[in-house]
Amino acid sequence: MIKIRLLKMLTSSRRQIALQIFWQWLSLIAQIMLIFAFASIFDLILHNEGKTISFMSALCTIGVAIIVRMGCSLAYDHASFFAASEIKQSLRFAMFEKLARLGTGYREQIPSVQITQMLTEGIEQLETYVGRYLSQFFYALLAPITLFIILVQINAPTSIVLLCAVPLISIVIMVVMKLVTSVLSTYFRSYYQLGDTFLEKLHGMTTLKVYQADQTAEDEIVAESEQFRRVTMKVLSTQLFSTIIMDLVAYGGAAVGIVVALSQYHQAQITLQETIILVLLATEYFLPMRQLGAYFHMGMNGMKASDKIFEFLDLTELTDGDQNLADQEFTISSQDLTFTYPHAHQPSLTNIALTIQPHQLVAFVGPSGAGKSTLAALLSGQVRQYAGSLKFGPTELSDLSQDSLNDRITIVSHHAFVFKGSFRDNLILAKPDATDQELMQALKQVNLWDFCQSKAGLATLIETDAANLSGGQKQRLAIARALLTDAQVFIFDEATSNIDQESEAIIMRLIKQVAKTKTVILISHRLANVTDCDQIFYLDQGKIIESGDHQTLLAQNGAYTNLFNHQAELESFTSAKEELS
Ligand SMILES: Nc1ncnc2c1ncn2[C@@H]1O[C@H](COP(=O)(O)OP(=O)(O)OP(=O)(O)O)[C@@H](O)[C@H]1O
Repeated sequence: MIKIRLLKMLTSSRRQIALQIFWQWLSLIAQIMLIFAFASIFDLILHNEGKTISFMSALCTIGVAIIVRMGCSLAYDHASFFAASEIKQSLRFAMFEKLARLGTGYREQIPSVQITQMLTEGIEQLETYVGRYLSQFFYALLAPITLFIILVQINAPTSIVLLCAVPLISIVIMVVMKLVTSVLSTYFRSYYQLGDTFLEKLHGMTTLKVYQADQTAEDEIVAESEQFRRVTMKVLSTQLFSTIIMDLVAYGGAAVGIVVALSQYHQAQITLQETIILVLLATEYFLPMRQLGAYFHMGMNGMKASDKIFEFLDLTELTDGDQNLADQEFTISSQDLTFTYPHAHQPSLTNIALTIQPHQLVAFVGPSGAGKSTLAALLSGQVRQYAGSLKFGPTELSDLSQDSLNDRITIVSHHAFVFKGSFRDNLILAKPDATDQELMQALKQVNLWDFCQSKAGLATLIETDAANLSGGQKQRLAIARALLTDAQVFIFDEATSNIDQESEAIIMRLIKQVAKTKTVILISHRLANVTDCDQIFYLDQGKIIESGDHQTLLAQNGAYTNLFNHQAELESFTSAKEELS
């Protein structure tokens, strides 16, 4: 019922929770005073004792008690707000820090949509747990004891009966907890699953429309929504059922207490005034526990959400080293390099051995799924759990800090991200202190400056998802951004795929120019783009099966030659067709 790990994360919230308990307890004392005063007024009227002073002081007590209760209620809400906001802030902070530590490869472990759901609604669900439930848990223990200590002095049998009935509610809460736990697990699984599916279909809406598969996608979402609705109803009906049981126990217990009090009065064991006090305070024994039950349902959602958040916080992190790459140029070398993705059964790379000298233009080629992008991800430190050796200069990748790698190695992939904002905003990500002159020069290198100049120059706005740029322009902007870094190694992973021929030619010219002063690793499906490379590694099923320059590989007459000839045939066929039409 109490999440110790969550409690440990509360620091200043603990004080706020203690304050909440105090304000509730003070409010209870005020309530007791109020009822004592009310009973004494009743007694004064009944016995027709015209003691104006006693009457007035009882009325004053009632007034003070009401004011105190109002003040306590405000102070409680204030403390509750701050207790909840602190934990929400700490958890969000912990999650962002975790994301940063997981690094660029975080999506290998958890989908982005789940992180978004946890950061938003998941954390919001903790509001009731921390802001209400925790303090109520302690107050629900404190309140009956306080009442018992006071009321036992009036009448022991009634007080004992009332005190003994209170734990019945906690038994109900525990039984409900057992019932609800598995339902809530299904509820959250279903919730995250629905979020995943919805976002995926939304992203792929154009593709679904093209293949007229939107109806199937809609059916899938409808089926998952229906399952979510069912499990939500199950959670709600369990909560409603338990609320009814708790009410029965609370008011039933109070009724038993009242009956005992009345019988004590009947036996002349207590006065009428005392009977009134006992009757009016009987329900107060149960209300805190009853309220705990109500918060418990909402709090359970928070506890379940926190389980998911802690699962995320416990994900294995890529541990990078603490060494930095020296400023001078370095050779990249690997020996017996083998890599398997975390949940995969087969390695994606096996016994890779290569050496890349500074300023070389190197290509990784091969069929789809051969392991080219995985090798690029390893070379940029995005994935790290490898076997064998991968060295940058004399230093093993595992000993290198990610920051140092990011400074010296820049990767541009075919899905490079361009942000909403201006051209300047996107470019200065790579070099915050770049002058306008430098930014313009980078755009000129990729033949984008004329386009920008015809609009608003560096201030030209880019829409979400770069919707107002062509694929080629978007890619050229990503490359201009990469060129602004001071990296020694540039990796272009299919940087020219899915773009127009003009942009491809511009990018390829630029890549060859960059290779004169930097190390460039080029991944390309199109072998015509790699013929000038100093070294070409042909990968198949995670292994390098051929390597050498273009002429050497052609002379081997192996897989590279086959693919090259096949592509050349296709391209000459296509250009012949274009000439004819
Ligand atoms: N995140 C991942 N988890 C598990 N397996 C993966 C993951 N990413 C890739 N793989 C697997 O690793 C192998 C190599 O994939 P990789 O993307 O490196 O190939 P590739 O040569 O770059 O292919 P393509 O040219 O189609 O981009 C494939 O069998 C692929 O299924």
